[in-house]
Amino acid sequence: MSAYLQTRMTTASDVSITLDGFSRSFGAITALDDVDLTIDGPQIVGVAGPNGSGKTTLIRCLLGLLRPSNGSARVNDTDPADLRSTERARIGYMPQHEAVYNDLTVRENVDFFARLYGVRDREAAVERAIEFVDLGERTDAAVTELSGGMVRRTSLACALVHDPDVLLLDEPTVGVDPELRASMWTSFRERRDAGALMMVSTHYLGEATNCDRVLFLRDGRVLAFDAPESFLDATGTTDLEDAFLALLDRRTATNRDGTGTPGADDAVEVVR
Ligand SMILES: Nc1ncnc2c1ncn2[C@@H]1O[C@H](COP(=O)(O)OP(=O)(O)OP(=O)(O)O)[C@@H](O)[C@H]1O
Repeated sequence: MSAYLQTRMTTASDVSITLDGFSRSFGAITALDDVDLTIDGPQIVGVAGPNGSGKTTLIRCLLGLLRPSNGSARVNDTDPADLRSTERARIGYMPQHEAVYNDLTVRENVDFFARLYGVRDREAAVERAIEFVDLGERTDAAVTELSGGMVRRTSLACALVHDPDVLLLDEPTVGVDPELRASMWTSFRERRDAGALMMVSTHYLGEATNCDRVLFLRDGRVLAFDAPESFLDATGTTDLEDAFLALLDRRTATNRDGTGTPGADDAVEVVR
């Protein structure tokens, strides 16, 4: 484990995310529809689902950037709209589209975010975050000189320079090559082991196996929420893509028989 994480090992983590009957609409579009969710303690939760299923909306709601149309959300037991700056500093956010400055170097970008959060011992924190994403050799390169994967890693360093224990990462591995993706997931697991709760949205269902639990969304509704291996066992499939399709079939069949929700015979509990 890196020195970075050794310095932040927590003894008891009180990280949590809950949603209760949470819905969010944009005009006629219901982006999130009556979502109930309880996530307690350090873990990696993958958020998967087709385009437009509500992944980004979920993350933006948890940040307090969007208010619910109905229901409520809590992050570390506080409504995201009521988070004070100290509580907000416990949360790290990596947006889907890079939020780094092209004309600044890697170090300058990460330092900028460290300043925003009022990080103490800033220089060391910036170095640690850059080391964590393995960009030590490109510290002084301008963002315009970096590859796409390196830009994603810079963005990740900006999201965690203030040492948050709740990380909301919107498609952090998109456009990143397989080798780098594997090393990012190793880093995520290290952070989880150091006490962080991470919510990671992804299009790559295959990489959701790196998560402790996977939240499958479809049309803004929770299709299922369980451990990856439980999905495979319950659907008799060997990869999550097939499991997701099997769940979709099952849901469609259940809807056809008029019950609207899976019955008691369904092997996968829809929401735990
Ligand atoms: N600001 C907005 N105004 C209007 N509609 C929105 C807005 N944000 C999201 N939506 C709609 O809400 C739905 C969910 O969008 P969201 O971006 O959360 O999906 P997603 O699962 O993250 O999609 P993708 O995988 O394509 O990133 C979509 O139908 C989208 O068009």
